[in-house]
Amino acid sequence: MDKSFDLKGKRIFVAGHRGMVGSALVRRLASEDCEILAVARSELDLLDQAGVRRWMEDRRPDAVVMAAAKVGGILANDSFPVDFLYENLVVQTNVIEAAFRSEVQKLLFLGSSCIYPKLAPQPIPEDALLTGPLEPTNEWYAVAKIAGLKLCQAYRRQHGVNYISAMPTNLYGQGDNFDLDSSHVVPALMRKAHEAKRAGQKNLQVWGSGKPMREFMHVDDAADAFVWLLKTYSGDSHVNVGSGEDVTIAELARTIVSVVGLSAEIAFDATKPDGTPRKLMDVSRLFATGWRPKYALPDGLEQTYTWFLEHVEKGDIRLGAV
Ligand SMILES: NC(=O)C1=CN([C@@H]2O[C@H](COP(=O)(O)OP(=O)(O)OC[C@H]3O[C@@H](n4cnc5c(N)ncnc54)[C@H](OP(=O)(O)O)[C@@H]3O)[C@@H](O)[C@H]2O)C=CC1
Ligand SMILES: C[C@H]1O[C@H](OP(=O)(O)OP(=O)(O)OC[C@H]2O[C@@H](n3cnc4c(=O)[nH]c(N)nc43)[C@H](O)[C@@H]2O)[C@@H](O)[C@@H](O)C1=O
Repeated sequence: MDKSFDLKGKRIFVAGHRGMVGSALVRRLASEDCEILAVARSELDLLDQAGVRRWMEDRRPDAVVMAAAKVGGILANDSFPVDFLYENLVVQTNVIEAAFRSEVQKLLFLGSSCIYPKLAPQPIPEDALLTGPLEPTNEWYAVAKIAGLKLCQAYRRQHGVNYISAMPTNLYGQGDNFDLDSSHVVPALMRKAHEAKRAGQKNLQVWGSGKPMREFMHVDDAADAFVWLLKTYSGDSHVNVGSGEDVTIAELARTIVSVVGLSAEIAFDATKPDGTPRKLMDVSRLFATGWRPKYALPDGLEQTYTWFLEHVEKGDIRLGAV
């Protein structure tokens, strides 16, 4: 199989183009000589198999990046197991199957670092998949993501198509979800610190013990890695996409407090779950291709907070019920 995929003149369907990752992909692909295809959920619900087949047959993209999914932080994952399992299984299966029917040449499926066992060796190599029990707070989402990467692998093996999968680490950046009930830790702490500063509060509530470790990556770095893999990677195994560095949640909270300019004590809320103790991925396979991220965590957080301030003023940010 030819290893490279030239984007020049190609029609690329970015599924989930309004999400944090999808919108970063649209920004990144704008500098490639390709045509971006996108469709709003109001026009095409990816849960609708017949609709997805029709849309794909009508538009006939050359490549697909699957950035549409039911996504949320630790509490949302733990609270809505059906939504995270059912919706992800269905939307990803619909898109991958319709892509195959419409002879899509290349497809990139996005999974997550939560596919790996809760107590996987650190840093986690790609071959740690399916070697142990999953983290209970997100096993439903993880099972769906494992099924997605396995479906791509199955299409490769049975039909010889170039469908690949990337497993991103915890992502953050512009376009993130800042709804405290469903967000991940970075947007949650950034919003809480911002609101505490405005209200003159003297403490910041951080869920759990502050001891879990997480690896973070700015979404523009992630989008760059995904386009790089789309163009250059055609292997059978999934590829970890991370920065190769992790921090404790307490360290993350201190950095966010400093970026926001809040003067406050950090208070840990032990009634909330810690989740997996650590999930630093082994990124040697990705780094061996020559690719590297550009953002250090404090710089990425600064960029995100600048974006947050600009957009919170305009009111075009995902805040949930306020
Ligand atoms: N954020 C993170 O930290 C990480 C994300 N990932 C993966 O990256 C991908 C993108 O995540 P992210 O951008 O953060 O998530 P977002 O929630 O920001 O974006 C998800 C997108 O999927 C769309 N979508 C979901 N369900 C449907 C549906 N039934 N029909 C049509 N569109 C749908 C949403 O549409 P709408 O705008 O209408 O809601 C939204 O645009 C996902 O596969 C996720 O699992 C992996 C690891 C970490
Ligand atoms: C990307 C990944 O994201 C999810 O897993 P997670 O890494 O556990 O996600 P998280 O960002 O929500 O939390 C990270 C850590 O941070 C702590 N934490 C502190 N204070 C807040 C807080 O205020 N909000 C949140 N959400 N977490 C907080 C929290 O208790 C936990 O220890 C998966 O479900 C799944 O979606 C997935 O693949």
